[in-house]
Amino acid sequence: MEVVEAVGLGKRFGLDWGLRNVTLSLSEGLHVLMGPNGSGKTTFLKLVVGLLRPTTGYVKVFGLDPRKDFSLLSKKVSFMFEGLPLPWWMSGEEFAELVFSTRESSPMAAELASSLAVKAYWRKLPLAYSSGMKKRLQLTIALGCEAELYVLDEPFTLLDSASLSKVLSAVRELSLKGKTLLVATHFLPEGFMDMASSIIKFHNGMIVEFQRLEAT
Ligand SMILES: Nc1ncnc2c1ncn2[C@@H]1O[C@H](COP(=O)(O)OP(=O)(O)OP(=O)(O)O)[C@@H](O)[C@H]1O
Repeated sequence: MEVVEAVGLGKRFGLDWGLRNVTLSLSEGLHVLMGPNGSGKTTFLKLVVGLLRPTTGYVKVFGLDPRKDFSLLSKKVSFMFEGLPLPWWMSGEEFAELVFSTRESSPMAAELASSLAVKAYWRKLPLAYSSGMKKRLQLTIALGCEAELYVLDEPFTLLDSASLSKVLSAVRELSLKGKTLLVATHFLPEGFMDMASSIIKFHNGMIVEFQRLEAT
């Protein structure tokens, strides 16, 4: 079964289309979404995880509707969007505990909390975090959930080089385990594209190029 299947998928915001008539099938693997600012990558990913409702067409994930079957899919899909805020009234640790009380955590959660040094600050409220600290916590939670599909919007920005290399190792580990990853990024860290199964290029809310690659 395809992991993601979109047919005629579109999203309009007021008079403007954020995504237009996307038809695409993605099987297991690491898929890299690229394209200029405002080209529709985040909109596509939000439709895939059910954070947005399509205006036209549909998207299915593991054969299910991300909005109607949200609770079934929430066990199979983990995601991270740069713009989604952390709850300001909870410490990072409390938030992680809340997520992992409803989602199964993998050993990677503890590994990342330690290797990204998240434990050094996660007793504080997110207001006290730098952008990179927020990112490290969000990645620990998103990559630390057991899932079949990981949707990551700009996972590599704001990280120092040591953190970036730990996150790349985590992505490689998930990829080697046969998990599917959809990663929107402007930045291609060294070694990242070696793992990729495809590059999907967006422009003006449309897919303008789909390139299959041989992962090395
Ligand atoms: N909530 C929203 N309300 C109105 N317009 C939106 C909204 N979200 C996205 N858009 C518009 O949809 C288009 C696609 O935006 P999107 O965030 O998907 O682009 P992107 O490729 O992820 O960009 P970036 O590389 O800057 O993250 C843009 O024109 C944007 O202004």
